[in-house]
Amino acid sequence: MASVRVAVRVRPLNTREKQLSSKVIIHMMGNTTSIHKPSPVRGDELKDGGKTFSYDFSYDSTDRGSPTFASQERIFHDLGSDVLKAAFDGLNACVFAYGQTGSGKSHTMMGHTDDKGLIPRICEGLFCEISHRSRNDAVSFCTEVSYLEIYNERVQDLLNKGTASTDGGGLRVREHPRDGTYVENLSKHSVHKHSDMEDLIILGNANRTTASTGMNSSSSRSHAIFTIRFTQAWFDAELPHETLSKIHLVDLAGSERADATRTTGGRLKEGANINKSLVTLGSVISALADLSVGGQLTKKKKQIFIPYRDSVLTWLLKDSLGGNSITTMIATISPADVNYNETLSTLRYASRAKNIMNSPTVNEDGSVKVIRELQAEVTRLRRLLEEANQLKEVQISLGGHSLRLMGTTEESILGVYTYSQELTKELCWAILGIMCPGDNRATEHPLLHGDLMKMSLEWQTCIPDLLLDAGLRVCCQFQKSLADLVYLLHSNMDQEIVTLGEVQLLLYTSVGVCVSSSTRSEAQAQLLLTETHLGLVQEDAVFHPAPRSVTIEPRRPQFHDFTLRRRSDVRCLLVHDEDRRGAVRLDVILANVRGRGHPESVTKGATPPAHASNSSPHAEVWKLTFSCSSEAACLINHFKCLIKD
Ligand SMILES: Nc1ncnc2c1ncn2[C@@H]1O[C@H](COP(=O)(O)OP(=O)(O)OP(=O)(O)O)[C@@H](O)[C@H]1O
Repeated sequence: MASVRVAVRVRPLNTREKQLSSKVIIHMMGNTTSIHKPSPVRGDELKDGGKTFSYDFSYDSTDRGSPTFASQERIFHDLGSDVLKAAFDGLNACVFAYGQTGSGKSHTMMGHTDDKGLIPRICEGLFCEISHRSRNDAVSFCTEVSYLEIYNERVQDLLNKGTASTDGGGLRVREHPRDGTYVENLSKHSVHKHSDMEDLIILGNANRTTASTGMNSSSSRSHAIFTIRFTQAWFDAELPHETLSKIHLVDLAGSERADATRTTGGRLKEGANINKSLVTLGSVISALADLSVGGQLTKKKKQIFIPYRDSVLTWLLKDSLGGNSITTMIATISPADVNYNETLSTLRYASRAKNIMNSPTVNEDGSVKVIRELQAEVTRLRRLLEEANQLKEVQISLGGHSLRLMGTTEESILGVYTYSQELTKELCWAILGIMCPGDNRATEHPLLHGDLMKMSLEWQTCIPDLLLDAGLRVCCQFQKSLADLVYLLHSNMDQEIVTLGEVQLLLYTSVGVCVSSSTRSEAQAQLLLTETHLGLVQEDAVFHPAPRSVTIEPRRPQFHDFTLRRRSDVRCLLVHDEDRRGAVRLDVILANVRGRGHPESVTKGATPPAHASNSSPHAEVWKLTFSCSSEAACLINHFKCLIKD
């Protein structure tokens, strides 16, 4: 919210006032303006305490030689530069000059060639700033100008006199649901340089209705609105931005009393219409001022009606009065005692306007805003999709235990290994159920409903990858894992086995291994059975997230403990009863080979997986738990000859 800024400017005594030996009754100090009632006794004016008003600015322009003289330059510096700032900030701005006829409105707004007013200075400042910013910023600017007058409540185009409607009733004022009031068929002129703007100002001023009144030899008989539509377009972070600022610079016609200006006939009718607009402007200002008292909205807010549509002027300036604009009112006054009543009325009018609260907001082009919002949405959705492609964290609870799997990048691989293929499948279903809810294709896939053990032993097995929603890929790594294991196995086998091709895998599965002397009880290991050897391999982890950088190869499982024994070392198998969960335990009793100096028990870690702690000192026992009886049966079958009742 921003209140309307109000400035008061007093002009020098004019010739007529001097001829009447008028006294100066206006005094300014700082931001205050005082007016003293003329006294019938000469020299007694100042004995009246007078009335003092305070405004945002009080400009004393009565005496050029005075150190406090307010020049056109100073007024532009104080008021015009804020209009330029608003324009470049994408805000609407409005400056209107209000005052008695001949009080200096046109002088302040337009001025003369050798003493330019606000409008030409704002235009000059705008192009100066555009050329400065064009050098430094990648912004494009578009400036359009229109200039109209409201004469006898009719709108005329000052830049194209021929556009008035055929019935001579002037241009129509209409209201757009989003853009607000506008004048139909009003010409808009694209301006590319300051001199173009100057030409348009000269043309418009020449077309303006003026007449000579008793108060002013060249009195503006109409309200004139000079409008600059200023658009800026640029890209920020590859997203388009566009702001539009509307700047209304308004020179109101003066209200005059018939007796003071000796107007008659047509001039009198004009006066009535001028007054109609100004009276409505006064009512609008009063109603808006009532809406806010000391910046606080009154409780009666809803009952207050703002009569914008009662005059063309207030209807067109609706946004500038209590709406979306940074608005400044300049009240111009005469210093002379003969104008006491008019001047006091102006000062009161101006004082009331101080209470109007506006709510300026940046005007973004609607379609560009939509494009930018859509682009931002696309970026957001893309990021979501990328995130969906990454496994971040999955938590699964099984029988009170929870398993936490974490990955960081799209390259992440979640390897699921358990000692039971049933448990592995259950886990995979649970994970996929979380990540791709409702997608039943995974349950049909051979990996999740076939016999994993059989598939893993088939060197030729070719299981197609399954691509699920959210970019999740289900695939098997059997061949890669087996190749690793077989190389490992081979390098630790007896020297008699010379080629890798002769290593024939008979069983490859996960088992629980009881390591009685280790802190790691119930460790998991991969069990390998070849025609010649039996091996237990422990990996460092079950899940290996790939490193963030794609240039580094994803980390492969590392094999910890590796224990290899010849099949011929197996003395017997002890088969225990299935437990409640259907798990089967087998004790593999091996010949004690310690001290034999044989490299068969090669351990990358320190501890062999099992010790014959409860059997013969010459024997070694591997206590293996198969979660699935079919896998246990597979091992038993291969050692049939060794099984004893
Ligand atoms: N601050 C000022 N310094 C010097 N001369 C001024 C000043 N203000 C006004 N004048 C002179 O006073 C005369 C009347 O001023 P101006 O035409 O600006 O009044 P106005 O308020 O626009 O009147 P109207 O409502 O009749 O159009 C002009 O000759 C103008 O040059």
